[in-house]
Amino acid sequence: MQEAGTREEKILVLVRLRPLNEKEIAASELADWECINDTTILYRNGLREGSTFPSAYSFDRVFRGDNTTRQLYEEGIREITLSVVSGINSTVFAYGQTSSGKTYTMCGITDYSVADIFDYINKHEERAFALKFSAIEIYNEVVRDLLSADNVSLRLLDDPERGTIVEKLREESVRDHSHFNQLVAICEAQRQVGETSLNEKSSRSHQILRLTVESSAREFMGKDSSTALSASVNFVDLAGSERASQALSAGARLKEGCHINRSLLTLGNVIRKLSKGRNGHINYRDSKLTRILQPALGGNARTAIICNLSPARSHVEQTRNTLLFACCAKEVMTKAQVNVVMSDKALVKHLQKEVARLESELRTPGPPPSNYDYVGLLKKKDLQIEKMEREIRELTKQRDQAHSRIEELLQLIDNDQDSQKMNGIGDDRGWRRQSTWEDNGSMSELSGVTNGSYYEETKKRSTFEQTSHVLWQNEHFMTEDTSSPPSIGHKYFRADTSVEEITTGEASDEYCKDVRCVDMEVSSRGNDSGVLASSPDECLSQAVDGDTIEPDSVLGPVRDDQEENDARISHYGALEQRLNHVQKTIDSLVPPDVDDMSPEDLGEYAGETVEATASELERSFTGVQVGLKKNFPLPNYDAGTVQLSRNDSQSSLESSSVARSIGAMPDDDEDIPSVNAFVSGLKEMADAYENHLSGDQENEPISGSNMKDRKESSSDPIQEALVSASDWPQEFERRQRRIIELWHSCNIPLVHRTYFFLMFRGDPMDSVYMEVELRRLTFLDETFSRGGHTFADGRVVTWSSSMKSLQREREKLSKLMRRRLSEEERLGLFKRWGIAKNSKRRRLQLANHLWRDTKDVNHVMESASIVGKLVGFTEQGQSLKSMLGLNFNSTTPRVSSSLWRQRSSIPIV
Ligand SMILES: Nc1ncnc2c1ncn2[C@@H]1O[C@H](COP(=O)(O)OP(=O)(O)OP(=O)(O)O)[C@@H](O)[C@H]1O
Repeated sequence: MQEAGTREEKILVLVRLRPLNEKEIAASELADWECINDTTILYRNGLREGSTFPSAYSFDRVFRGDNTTRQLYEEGIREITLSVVSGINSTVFAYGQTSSGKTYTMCGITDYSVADIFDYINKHEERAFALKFSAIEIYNEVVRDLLSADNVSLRLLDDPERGTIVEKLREESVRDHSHFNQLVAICEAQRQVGETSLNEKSSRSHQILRLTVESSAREFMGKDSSTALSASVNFVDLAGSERASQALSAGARLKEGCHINRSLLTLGNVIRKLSKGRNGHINYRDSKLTRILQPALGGNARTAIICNLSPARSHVEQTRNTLLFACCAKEVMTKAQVNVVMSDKALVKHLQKEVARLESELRTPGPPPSNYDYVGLLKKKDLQIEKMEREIRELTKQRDQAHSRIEELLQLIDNDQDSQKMNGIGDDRGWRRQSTWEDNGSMSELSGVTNGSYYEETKKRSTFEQTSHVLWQNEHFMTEDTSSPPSIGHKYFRADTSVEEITTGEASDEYCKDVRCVDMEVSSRGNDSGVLASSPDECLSQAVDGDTIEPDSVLGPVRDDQEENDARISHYGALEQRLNHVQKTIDSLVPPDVDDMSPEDLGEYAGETVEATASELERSFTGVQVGLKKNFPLPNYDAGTVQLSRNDSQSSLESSSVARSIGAMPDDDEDIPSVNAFVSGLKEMADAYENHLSGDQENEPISGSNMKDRKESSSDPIQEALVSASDWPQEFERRQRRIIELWHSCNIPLVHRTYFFLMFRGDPMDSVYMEVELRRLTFLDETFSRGGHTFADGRVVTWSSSMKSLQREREKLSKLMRRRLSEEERLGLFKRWGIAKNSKRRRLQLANHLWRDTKDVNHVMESASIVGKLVGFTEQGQSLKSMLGLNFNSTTPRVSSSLWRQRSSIPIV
């Protein structure tokens, strides 16, 4: 049985005051009770007696002796009993002392109710009704079937769905009202009635007449989906409470009276408890009456209680008890529901559906329930983010401190060398100190070199050499690999060696050997805690204080110097190690895949101090910024300003004017490096490189002619790389492809790529710039690929930080798209680049695509075109080159590679 449509309401309590009966009149009884209005009954002698009991009682409705049962029925009872035809259970009680008129009242109520039920049925032919009747009495706590002649006691059973049921109770189908009356008559005949002094026909039992009404719509009857309404109405005529003394009961009557009073007492207790709410245990099971009528007492039923009163003064106490019971009863709430019965077929169908639904839920768990603790989860995530931010701040601080310390120490080294030179000991001792920790076993060879022109070479190696060693040593300490020469050290030295070879023609093997010896030297020393404990400053002061050192005593001071340097290196090593550790930790805290992050996320995670900006990276674009800082001046990329480090005021003016004339960079794009800044940086690089090639003996600007001369006179591998015109197209293409790949892997800014790409288009003299670019990119790529870092403007540049800078550049370019591209151009690009029409942040999507596919020639060319357009630089590359002084007046005819030939067909956006 399925229940639906709950209706919660209080029990309807009506009070009926009968008139004095003949006996009472004969006994000159006085009527002390009076209904003063429709809802209040008053005890007339209350004030006179000074009773502590209340004199007035109010209820839903009170009825005087001259009110008919019909009136009473129609004033509320009808509505309740007639609910049964709508599938709602209902119960009407008659409560009161013996001879108060309970039976008299209930007979009328039952009759009127059943009459109305049949009347309803007759008026609703669209529904099919089925009525069943049953009747029991509870006599001395025994349940009897009033429709059965057998005087057997029926058991009460607890049914999980229907509650308490009477076992083997007979149910008669009711054909009509008349049939019902016949059945009721049978019940009356069966009921225990006895004569007492108060009532000739006193009901000695509780009688419950039950009419069950089932109904269903005729049009759905017999179909799978058919349902029915089913409810019962109970007409309860309770036995009357009595005083044995008043009833003059004895023997059987007395025993009956005891049972009656006991069950009524239980009923009173249940009502009293229910009137105070449903707290605690309700003792329905203390009597069969309350057990059977449990649904009507605060359960699934609409309930009315008619409290019958005798007005006689002699019954005042019983009347007060009845009124107190009524007062409690009117506070009791019931929760009636419409009771729907499903046919067996409908029930099976419904259950099958339910099983399928549950199986589906098991197979595919749905979203979290509505009460899922999103707030708690968000709080937890917020705390995690806060913690990570704190960690980043702390690690960044540590990194900056470590970095500052390294800078200080590097400065001390420079000062140290300057002091040595000033004191006249630098050439020998300085180199020996250097050479000692490079090659302890080949001093004689090195001494020989030192006595010659080696100081000049050493000067040129200067910072790069030292820093290379520092970095190499750091790598060495970090890995604690003392067993074999570190390839990293070798690589560093190879970079250095190539410079030496170019300048002096010395074989590089010497230096490779030196590195290996240094490695062994460090290995053999192991952990010299005494040396390591010395501060770098102390070491430095010892070295400087050494003043002059005789050749014969070289070994002694050299040993001291060696320790000093060891200490210094180890100190640098420790700092570098710490720096690397901090950087790695920061990198690990920052999501690596920045392309998938929003700009907001990037800004949040990047942290201001962690990475170099795009322009900073550009300033360090030579790639040898660590080692060749002094020999390869870094290009200044400050937008709108051209500062050439070679003090070429003419060039500066020229570049500035060129920049203005081409309008390459508008004022509001200050974060994007201008083309003249790019060119000046490139020229500085090339010049510095040329200076290396020329042994720093010429300060004149490099021109195409003297470059050509040098090619003939030097063993410069770059000059050798200037291949013959016939091989150049292939070689150019090969180098360009390599550069493009390296740009991508090193996260080089897109604007730099674009300038370079559009400017150098196959002229053989471009090879110088291409070679410089290739070398610095190779260096950078090697550094990044081993997880290393480099510096730019005092900041650490890692692969991760350069990646973030690149992403910021992409965002800036995406913003420029709105201003620099017409809507038509943008829409055309979105379509061509496969960016969905309705997708979000399409400009950023487009910017994120730029320069991605290094293998696709067309993609590269179009990327350059788009970026060129965005920054105001188009295919004026060749003419600009001469305007900006990048041409070497080459007489060699320009050779177009296939890539370049293709480019001419690509439209500029
Ligand atoms: N409202 C009334 N108007 C006229 N007569 C009444 C009224 N109520 C009851 N009577 C009469 O009072 C007498 C006792 O009534 P009734 O048998 O219904 O009392 P009871 O409460 O059922 O008693 P018991 O508990 O002993 O069975 C009856 O003769 C009945 O006709």
